Amino acid sequence: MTLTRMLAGFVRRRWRAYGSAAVMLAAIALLTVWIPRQVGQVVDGLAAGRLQGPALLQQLALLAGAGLSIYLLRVGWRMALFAASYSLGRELRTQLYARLTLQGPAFFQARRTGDLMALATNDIDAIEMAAGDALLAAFDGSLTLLLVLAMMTLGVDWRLGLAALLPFPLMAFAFWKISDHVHLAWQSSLARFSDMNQHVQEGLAGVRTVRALGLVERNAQQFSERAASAAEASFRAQRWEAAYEPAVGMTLGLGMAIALGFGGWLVAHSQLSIGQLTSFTMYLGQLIWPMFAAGWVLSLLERGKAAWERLSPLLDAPLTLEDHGTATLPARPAIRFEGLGFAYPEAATPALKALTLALHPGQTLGIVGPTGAGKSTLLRLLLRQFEPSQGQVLIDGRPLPEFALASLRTAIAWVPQEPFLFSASVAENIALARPGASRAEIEQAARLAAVDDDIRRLPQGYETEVGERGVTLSGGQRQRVAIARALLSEAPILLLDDALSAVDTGTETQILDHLRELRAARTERSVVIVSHRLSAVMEADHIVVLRGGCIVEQGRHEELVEQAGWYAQQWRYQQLEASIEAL
Ligand SMILES: Nc1ncnc2c1ncn2[C@@H]1O[C@H](COP(=O)(O)OP(=O)(O)OP(=O)(O)O)[C@@H](O)[C@H]1O
Repeated sequence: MTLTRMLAGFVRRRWRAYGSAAVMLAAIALLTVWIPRQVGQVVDGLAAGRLQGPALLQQLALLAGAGLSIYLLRVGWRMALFAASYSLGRELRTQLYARLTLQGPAFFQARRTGDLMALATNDIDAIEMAAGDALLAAFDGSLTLLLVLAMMTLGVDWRLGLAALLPFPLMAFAFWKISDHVHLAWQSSLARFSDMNQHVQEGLAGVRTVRALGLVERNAQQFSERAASAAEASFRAQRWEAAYEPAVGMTLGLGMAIALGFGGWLVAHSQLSIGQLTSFTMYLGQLIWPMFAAGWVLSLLERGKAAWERLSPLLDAPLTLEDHGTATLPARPAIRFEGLGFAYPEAATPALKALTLALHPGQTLGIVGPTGAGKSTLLRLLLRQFEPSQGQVLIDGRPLPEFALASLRTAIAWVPQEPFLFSASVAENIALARPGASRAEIEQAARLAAVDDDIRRLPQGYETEVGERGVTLSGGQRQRVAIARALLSEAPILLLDDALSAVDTGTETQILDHLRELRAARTERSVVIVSHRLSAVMEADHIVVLRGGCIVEQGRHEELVEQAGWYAQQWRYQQLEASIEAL
């Protein structure tokens, strides 16, 4: 859809606001053209000695009343029009945000956060201005132009009107030529602003790494280059826009010269009164606004168009994950990965190859293997963050897409390798999984995740703000807060993706014992533990060893240590490591 069509649809939906603004603008335009005519008559009346005393005062009062009405109407249209255009900004931002939240990781992998942020702010601002200022100026300018032209030609003298308008086609040609350059300059300005935004986003998110690597100066230099490049592109757009001004000035100047020369001749030959010539030159002066409005509208529309060209593909981008499923996950789901194959977009080799595996309700599955083996990928396919390229994931025999995504997400509690904490209190962060949870339930979950003591030691205990604006928790504390969050959710499937990597072995044992007790009490929960440390999976009902996206060993702990494979070797190595640490 083009910007024009989108705006036309919006104006139709908001016809009341735009309609009332148009009526007020039309009234202003009428009053504006009425004033010179009235002034002309007053001048002629004064020159002829006809206008004096109360009649003169009445005429002046009428002119003052017209001025005041123009002022009030201007306030009125602004309120009507800008309320509408800002609501377009709100609609587009809401639409963009809603669309982004429906997209899967494959979508975000192909885009930069800074770009998305720039689209939600800077680009939508540009579209908002096209819907507000540009539409206003286009309507007001055209109306004023028509009325002024009508008054000049029909109201004063058509010969003088046509003569004074002779230079105007030249200006139209200049505008047409300039607008292409303005469009390209705005396109580049928006793209460079995105680039600068991306740099700020990465620089701030990675500020510790930047400092640790001593890259502060280099980073600042790169930022300054990007800021300069964005400013330069905006300035280029302004430079092209600046070319409108001389075009308007020259056209009007020429028009005025013709009007005065030819008008003077008409007056000298008694074909025009001085009052009429005064009105005419005032009308010519009034053409300044429509002329500048045209330049301004072109610039705002070109900027809006450039922004819309960036935004609309995102709003129309097909969802990387379709959510057509309607089924709800059962309370005791049986999970089966069947012949599962998957390659990440742009990846040369598949992350998973024809993998078949089952997890019975209430069982614990351990997944181990060397780094890059595909362990996290397997969990991501169960979470339906990506669609498998081959095979399928089945829940109680039904393919995953048959289930509503919302049902799938609430049935799975997932603790990723690097959990995210929001800028909120620890209690709120834990309660995210179950917003109605009581403080006692939150604390119980924290105890099970072995993080209760740590939380109590924080400055405001459970009320301590964490995340970006709050205190910084250690990696192990963050992991345990995320585990508490997952345990509070009571989801029937719990996925721990290397979620204990930053806690010591003692705490790990404590948490796993709690999990086992929980399972013993409520057998319906299935648990998948991905871990590098084999001690985390040794109690699992079934363990698989992944390597290169395939299962290379599987069984219970006792069976696997008997085999002369990767598991047994790692087990010996990790035992040795533990005994050295214990010394
Ligand atoms: N988003 C991604 N885009 C492209 N390739 C990816 C992506 N995530 C992972 N990979 C690749 O897929 C393969 C499997 O990765 P995965 O994260 O599943 O391994 P893992 O066994 O969990 O590793 P680790 O133990 O180091 O966490 C790796 O080769 C990795 O480089």
